[in-house]
Amino acid sequence: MTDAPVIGVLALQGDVREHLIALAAADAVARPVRRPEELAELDGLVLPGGESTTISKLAVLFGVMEPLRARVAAGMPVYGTCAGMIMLADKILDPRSGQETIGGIDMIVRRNAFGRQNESFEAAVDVKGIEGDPVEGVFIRAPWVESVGAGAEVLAEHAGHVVAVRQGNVLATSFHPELTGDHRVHSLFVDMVRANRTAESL
Ligand SMILES: NC(=O)CC[C@H](N)C(=O)O
Repeated sequence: MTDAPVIGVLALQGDVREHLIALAAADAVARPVRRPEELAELDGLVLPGGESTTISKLAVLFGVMEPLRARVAAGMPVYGTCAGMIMLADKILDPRSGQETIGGIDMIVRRNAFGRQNESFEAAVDVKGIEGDPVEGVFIRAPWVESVGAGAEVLAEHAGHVVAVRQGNVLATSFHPELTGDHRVHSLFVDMVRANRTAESL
């Protein structure tokens, strides 16, 4: 497809490859990015799961933290899974020392809220905007959203906790759709990117 949107996956640490595959399956041109100048060419960006403290430190080290904040503030669509969700929270309840976020969603997240690695689990999650069967949510040392501000829309909950949120062009899930082979959440994001590109060209 010639008009496919170009979507980067921040490739500092985490499950970059799985997102590249899921985005390609959702008809985007997907590429790993880690340098500030690479951000300029993107229609959208995914922040993978991994370790948010490591991603935060590497983003500062690679000089992309400020450029990322600027692009998100300027309206570039971004989707974060798990550690990526933490990176998109305006506030972390329990940050490690020196841990920073890009921000973009008026919410407070709690890291590792669903437990440790060996307490990882899968659960069916109903996500607003996704038709058909519930999404298979893979939760790995997942955060939950402790509270959301007025501007943020809750898209899904699990066990009484918010696990998917959207605010404008910023989307975040506690779980990992990139690990399931079900590309509907990535398709939802690609649609957000397409809509934003159309709006910008008007
Ligand atoms: N699977 C994940 O992305 C885990 C997130 C991790 N607990 C963090 O704080 O970044």
